[in-house]
Amino acid sequence: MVVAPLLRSPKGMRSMVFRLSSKLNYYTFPRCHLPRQCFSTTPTLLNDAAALERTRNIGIIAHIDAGKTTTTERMLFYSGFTRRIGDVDEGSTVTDFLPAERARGITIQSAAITFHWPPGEVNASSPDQSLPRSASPHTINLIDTPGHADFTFEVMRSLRILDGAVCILDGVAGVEAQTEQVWHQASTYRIPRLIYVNKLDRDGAAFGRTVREVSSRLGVYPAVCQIPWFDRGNGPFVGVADAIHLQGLRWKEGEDGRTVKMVDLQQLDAEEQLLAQELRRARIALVELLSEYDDHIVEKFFECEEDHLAVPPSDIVDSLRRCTLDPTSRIVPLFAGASFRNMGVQPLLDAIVNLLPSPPETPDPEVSIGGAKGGLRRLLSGDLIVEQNEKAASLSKGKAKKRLVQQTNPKEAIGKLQSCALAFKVVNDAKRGVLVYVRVYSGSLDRNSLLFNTNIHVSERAPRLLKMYANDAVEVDSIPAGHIGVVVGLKHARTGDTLVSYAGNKASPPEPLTTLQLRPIDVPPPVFFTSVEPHSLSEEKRIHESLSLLLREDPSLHVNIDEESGQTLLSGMGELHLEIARDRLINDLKAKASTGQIEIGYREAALGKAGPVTKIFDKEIAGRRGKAGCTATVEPFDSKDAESEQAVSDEAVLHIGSHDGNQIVILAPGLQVDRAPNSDEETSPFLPPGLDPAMVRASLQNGALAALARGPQFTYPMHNVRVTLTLDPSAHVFGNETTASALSTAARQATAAAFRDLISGAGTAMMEPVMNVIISVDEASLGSVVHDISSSRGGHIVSLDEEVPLSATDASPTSDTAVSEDQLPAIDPRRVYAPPDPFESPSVGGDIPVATSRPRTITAKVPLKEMVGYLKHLRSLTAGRGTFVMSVDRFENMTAPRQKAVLAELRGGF
Ligand SMILES: Nc1nc2c(ncn2[C@@H]2O[C@H](COP(=O)(O)OP(=O)(O)OP(=O)(O)O)[C@@H](O)[C@H]2O)c(=O)[nH]1
Repeated sequence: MVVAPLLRSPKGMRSMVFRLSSKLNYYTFPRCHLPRQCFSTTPTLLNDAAALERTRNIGIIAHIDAGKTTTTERMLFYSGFTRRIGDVDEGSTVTDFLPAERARGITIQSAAITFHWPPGEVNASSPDQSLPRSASPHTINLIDTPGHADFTFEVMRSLRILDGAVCILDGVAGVEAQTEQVWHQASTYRIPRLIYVNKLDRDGAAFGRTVREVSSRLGVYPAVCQIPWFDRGNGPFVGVADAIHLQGLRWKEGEDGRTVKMVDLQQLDAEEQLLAQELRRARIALVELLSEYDDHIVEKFFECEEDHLAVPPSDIVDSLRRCTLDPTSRIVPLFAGASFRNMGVQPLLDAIVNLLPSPPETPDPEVSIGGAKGGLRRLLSGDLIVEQNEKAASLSKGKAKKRLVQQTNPKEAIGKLQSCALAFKVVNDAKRGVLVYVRVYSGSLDRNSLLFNTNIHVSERAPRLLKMYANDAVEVDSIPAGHIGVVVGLKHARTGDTLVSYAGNKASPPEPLTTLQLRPIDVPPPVFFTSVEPHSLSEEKRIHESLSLLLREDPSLHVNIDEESGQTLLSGMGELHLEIARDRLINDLKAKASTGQIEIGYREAALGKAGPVTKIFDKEIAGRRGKAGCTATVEPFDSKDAESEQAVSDEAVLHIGSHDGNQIVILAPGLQVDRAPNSDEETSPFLPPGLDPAMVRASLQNGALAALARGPQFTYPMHNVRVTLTLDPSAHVFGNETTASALSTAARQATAAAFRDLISGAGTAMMEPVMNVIISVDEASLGSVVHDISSSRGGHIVSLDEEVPLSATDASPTSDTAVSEDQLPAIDPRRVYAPPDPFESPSVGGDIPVATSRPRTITAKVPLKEMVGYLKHLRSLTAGRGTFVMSVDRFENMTAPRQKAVLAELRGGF
């Protein structure tokens, strides 16, 4: 760890490590600024297992403003990647490269950057076991995740491709609500983490208090590897004392941080006696903590005659690594620094290399395929598909699965898989066009290979591959498993799509590969919307192109065109989310359009059943006669209610699908769908040439979706509704006149008519988004905040100081294998080692006093409308200290008086 800067330096320097005992040493971190090309990776090199072992795919997670960007900029500087340190406040950082980000000083978009630590060429030779990992260059792929609550989905999207993460805490604010939320999301994906307590140079920084908060609020044991060094006990922050190597690291104020003064324990005894004493306590606590989980360190401890200080640093590093990688250990290594002052970043980089896992050391990535779920490695080894066969054969229901077993040999198909990658980010780059960031999970994604997108069932070639260095790039021939890279030239791939390449030259891979999906995540429903008006009719096309690009980049945005008003509506997850999208559209993509006010996206619910209503559409469209019919029934539907889910009989079902909380069921009795052997093609003797069952399915579904977008009474989209469409070939199909668009229009008209029938029948109600809100406050403000939520905002307090529930986006397939944190016993912060903060009395282990102003967590359900502008109010109730995060819990029917009040307010303007 901290010793590593010396160990990885030229041989002559190496011996210095062992001569540190008696005098001061200065060490200058590598100055070399390698030309970009030297990072260029060749496929042969990266395919090597040793080179993969020297790769870290990591992310930085934290609360907004904790210092992610500042820390990243220092990492890039010390690794030789940049020549000067970027400054968030000046808007000159490398990672925040969207104009909107630079202007706001916040990170909106995850940018993936590759650099090497320590600097130098990564080679594939076997590692020297006697040296720490940080002695040789490693490839670090760093994903910068956004910190704002509006970007939770973006955080989730980034998290699922990480092998490890650094959680940055603000040493003044401690553990904040957003940190808790992201922390628990990272636990869902079982991501090993390090904690870095930043901003220790600021007035009011409280390292000890933050360490205790880590245990009480994040539910883990902090392994304190460094303690802050305040000059003469309570002077300015000047460096850190390293409990692993028993030495002090001191940085000089005002320098760029490359030169570090290393002070051994004896010297510290002479110069900073209190710090030296505390460092000994920290070392004892560290060895004790590791001993509780790791037998190897217990053995070493006995070998060292039970002297905590005599245990060799390399054994401590190995033990920390084992504990960090073992999700059951609950131990998280913790480091200290002040990135802005250029203090603490290089040891953190060493820790990333030494303690976080390489791609092969991570848990098996979750996949779903043909109705089965499990690990990708298990799938490739044949285990998973065997299970699927047995499961599918025993199922009496589910036509797709039956077909799969009858017509394909899954094992043979899996053998044809050449590579499998997840498109985790789509970015429109002004110079290079649309860049699709991918994480490759198996095989090797090669240039020019045909990629099948299993989400949208489209094949595209990958003409160019890149390794990205923020907004700089190097061309490569392939991206091997475990690596992150960019595919340029894809026209359809969206963020979150799974891409597979396969042997053979067919347009699509053999089944069930067409259904293989990596770590799918649920997109939460949008709760705010705004209208987008083109400045002129001629602009309309370009604006829709720009909008579809925005949607490829960010699938948590939605675009709807209101059929009746012709208005384009853009919806998203939060006010800031939409503001940024608006900025992107108008300022970055130069769309000539204006946007309306940002409004809450209410929904409309059916209070009973309506229909069946049959509509026959018969009209000339674009010079061609179109005639088709369809029958629609609408009724309430609850996706969370299993009974409601299963109420559809299997007979004559052509399609069942869920769409934003609604269900569309398509019945086609008597259509007689035939499927050719070894082919996906379906036919029916009752359909005219040019129309097949797949087109019927898509047209009817599109018609229903268009009708669902506008409720009959309040014009908001319908929610929690089941639309059942019935196509009777003898009554609704009229030979060649029945086209796809005629079917779609018939379906839309029949569904909309059934909705209108609701008004005179069972009725409809407005629904509003209710948020799951987690508020962090101190003890003194608890009462007033709780009172405000429950009496003034119509909220419902769910709990105080409970584990933070996971957000809606966490309903990913990994959750069944995730570490269940709720079931783990709470950690008593008094049993956790934390050094005293300046002006606090010295303390260790059991003597640590609990912080006087205990942080409290309020969990509540509150209508979104009452949360608009809440931050300002919370700040005034809590003397500026309160923070909160929220995610959509559900849409709820409004009571008649509330509906009346909201409508009156809407008419008067929002
Ligand atoms: N005093 C002090 N200020 C710091 C330190 N690190 C970051 N800051 C300041 O804190 C503010 C936020 O830093 P950023 O690096 O933008 O934080 P971030 O976590 O990337 O924020 P988002 O991108 O908005 O999520 C900036 O004004 C930084 O200059 C530090 O170590 N000490």
